[in-house]
Amino acid sequence: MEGLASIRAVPFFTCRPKRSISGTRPSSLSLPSSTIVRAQQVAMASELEPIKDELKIKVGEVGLFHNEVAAAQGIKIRRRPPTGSPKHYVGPFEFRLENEGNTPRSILEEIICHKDIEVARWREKKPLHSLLKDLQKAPPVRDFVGALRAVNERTGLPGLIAEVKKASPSRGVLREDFNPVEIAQAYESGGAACLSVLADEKYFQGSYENMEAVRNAGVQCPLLCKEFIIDAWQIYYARSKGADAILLIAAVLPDLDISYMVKICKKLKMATLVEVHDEKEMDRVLRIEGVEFIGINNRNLETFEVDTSNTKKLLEGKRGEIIRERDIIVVGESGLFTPDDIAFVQEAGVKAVLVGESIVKQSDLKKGIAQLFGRDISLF
Ligand SMILES: O=P(O)(O)OC[C@@H](O)[C@@H](O)c1c[nH]c2ccccc12
Repeated sequence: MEGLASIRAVPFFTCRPKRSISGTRPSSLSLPSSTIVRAQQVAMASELEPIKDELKIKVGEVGLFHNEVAAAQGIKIRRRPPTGSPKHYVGPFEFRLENEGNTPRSILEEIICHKDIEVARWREKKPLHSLLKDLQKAPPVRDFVGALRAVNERTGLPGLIAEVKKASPSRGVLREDFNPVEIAQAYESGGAACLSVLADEKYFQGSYENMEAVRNAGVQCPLLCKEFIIDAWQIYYARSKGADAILLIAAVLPDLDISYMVKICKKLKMATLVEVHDEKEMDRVLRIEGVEFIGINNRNLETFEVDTSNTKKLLEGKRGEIIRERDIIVVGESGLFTPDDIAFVQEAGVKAVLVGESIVKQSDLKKGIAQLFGRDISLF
C-alpha cells in the first residue's frame, strides 16, 4: 500500500507545493526599482511565513472538524486521519495506542485520504475559475436517468449501466487488453442504456481521460463518472470531460455535502447517483431534498463483502413505499452475474442495474451482456 506510506510520510497540510518568492538582497544604493520591489517581496515573504504556517494549521483543523461532523452522522470514513494521537504516559514511558493516529482503518478510508491529497493538487494546478471556463467547451449533457427509464419502460427489464472498469482493489486486474473506447462501443451495441467509466487511477486504473475518449469517440450512451467525489471541483472537472452523471457515496459524504453537490449537478443538468449500502445511509439520503436517483451497493466498500440480498433488504417496507411515492429510480449495484441475479434485484424493485466484473471479463462483451440477461437485449 504505497499510497498509505506517502500519506504517513507527508502530513496533508504540508503536501501543497511551496511557492518560493525569489529575489536578491539589495547590495548598493543605486539599485534598479525591480530589484527593490523583489527585495521587498522577500522581506514580506519571510514576514508572511508564520501566517502561512498558521493557515496550514487552520486548513488541517477544518479537515479534522469535517471528520467530527461526519462522525456525528454515523460516517466512519475519515477524510484526514489525525496526524498523530495524543501520547499516553505511564510512569516514565510514553507511547501511542496501536492504530490510533494516521493509519487508514479500511481500504475505503485509504482511498478517500489519498483522494483528498490528489484533489488538493489538482485544484492548485487548475483553479476553479479556470475550470469553469472549460465548461463552456464541454459537450452537451445527456439525460442519464431518462435513458434508464426509457429502456425500463420499453423492455420491462432493468436498464443496464455497463461499467468500463479495468481493475479494482478487491478483484485486481479484470481485463488485460483494456481499450476503454472499444469496450464502450461493444457495450453500446450490446444494448447498454448507459455507461459508467472508472476515473480513479490509483486503485481502479481508470482515468477522466478514458471517459473523455469514450465521449469523443461518439458513443451515444450517457456517461457516469465513477469517481470518489469529495469536492465540488471534481464535479466540474467531470462535466468538462463529458460526464452526464456523477456518483456520490453516502458512506463518505455528510448530508450537507450531498445536498450541496446535488444542487450543483442540478445547475449543470447532470444526474446524481447517490450510493448507499445500509439502512442508516438510505434513511439519511431519503431525508435529503432533491435526491431522485439512488444506488444500492451490494458490496461493502470497507470489507468488500458482496451480498445481493442487500438490495432487497433496503427496499422493503416503508423505505420502498417512500421510493415508489417519489418515483425515485433505484439502481442495483455490484455482484450481479446471472439472469437470476438480475431477476432477483428487479423483483426487489430496481429499475436499473450497474454491472462491471461479470461483463468486462468476457472476451466477447456483447455476448457477456446477453448471458447476464439470459437474452440479447440489443434486439429490444
Ligand atoms: O464489478 P461489479 O461487482 O459488477 O460492480 C460494479 C459497480 O457496482 C462497482 O464498481 C461500484 C459500485 N460502487 C462503487 C464505488 C466506487 C467504486 C466502484 C463501485
